[in-house]
Amino acid sequence: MEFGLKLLWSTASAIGLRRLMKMLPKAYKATTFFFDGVACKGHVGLTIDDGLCRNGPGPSMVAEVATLLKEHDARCTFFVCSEYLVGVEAEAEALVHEGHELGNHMTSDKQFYFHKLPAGEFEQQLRGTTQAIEAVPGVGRVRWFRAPQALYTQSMERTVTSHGLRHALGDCYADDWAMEHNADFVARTILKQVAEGVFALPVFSERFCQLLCEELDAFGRSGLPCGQPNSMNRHGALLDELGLYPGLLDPLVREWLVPLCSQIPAFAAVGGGHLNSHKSFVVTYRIGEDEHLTEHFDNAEVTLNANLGLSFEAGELCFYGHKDAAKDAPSAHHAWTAGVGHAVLHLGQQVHAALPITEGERRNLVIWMRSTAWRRENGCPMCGSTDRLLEGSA
Ligand SMILES: O=C(O)CCC(=O)C(=O)O
Ligand SMILES: [Fe+2]
Repeated sequence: MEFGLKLLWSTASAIGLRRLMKMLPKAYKATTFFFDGVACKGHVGLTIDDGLCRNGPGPSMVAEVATLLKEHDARCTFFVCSEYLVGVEAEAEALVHEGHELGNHMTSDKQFYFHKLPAGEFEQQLRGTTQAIEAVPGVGRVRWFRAPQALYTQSMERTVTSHGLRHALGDCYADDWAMEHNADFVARTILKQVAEGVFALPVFSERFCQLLCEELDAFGRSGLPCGQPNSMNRHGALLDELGLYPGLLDPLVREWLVPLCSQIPAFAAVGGGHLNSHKSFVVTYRIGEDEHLTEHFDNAEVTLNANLGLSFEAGELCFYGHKDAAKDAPSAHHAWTAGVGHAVLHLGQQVHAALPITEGERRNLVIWMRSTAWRRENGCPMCGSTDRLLEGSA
């Protein structure tokens, strides 16, 4: 069995789990993969399925796993089956207390079962599992669902979404449970799939996005002169022309994004704690106008790119690695499935491109953040100059 599994996971790793899943039925379109979330080089999002202990409290190794996670200062999402929670509720509570998270993985690890259930029965078991997990003190609201054996139908998707849950699958997977003496193989297989990527995070509320879009429409109708957002995008708006720097973007950068960037090593290394100026604009993509954006890097140390939530198809962002070592094929990509107000935060020097939209209109708010201190040392990313730098004022 071990040989078969190794072959399977080596092949799946080479193709990429995300690509395999996206070839499957439509339901997977609404699936969140790890690289849609935290995905910077050196960061792995850890999930453990079929918890907490499928063989009952007797042989439970939850305490050992918790100790190991603590040793590495790691947090994990346990995808829990409600039947396997029985008898280990105290351990579950302790895990939550230590910062781990519990997700919904249905009632038990029945093989090839849940995707065949009639919708009503599936819903009942889904709800029962959420209730059992939420009964653990400290859990709050369960946010994530993972389909058993990753078998997910459109009918399941409708129910899962109506319960306010999001479907999550990993970009990496290894049958560690079947490869007891092969920790090296498991680590290698997983690490092979960890690409340098981006951080994804919710930033703006739906209401804010709607109001900003209304403001942009009104500005468009006003006939006031309107500059091109940057040298590449022809359509959109420069947000200082709308007067949005002092009350909105300056404080957003200064009070929220700079402190965040100072805490994330990849951004702190490029002056993330000293970002003192920004250029903020909206890019607009419509069929027949700008439909895509070719590979480039930004005149920025760190870029925030938030989706303002209009309706469109495709238009994913692809990342090709740092400008000095960029590859021809993307190493990570970000679909905008997380929805209105969600953003990616990435290194300005990551080469990236926006794939064509195939219908609708995409509007994104982009903030290019710069650090004069970093540029004095390292040069402007566009021209290499270390002098002739203007002081910023964010
Ligand atoms: O269209 C996008 O989401 C990407 C925009 C972008 O990369 C930029 O304006 O620098
Ligand atoms: Fe860009």
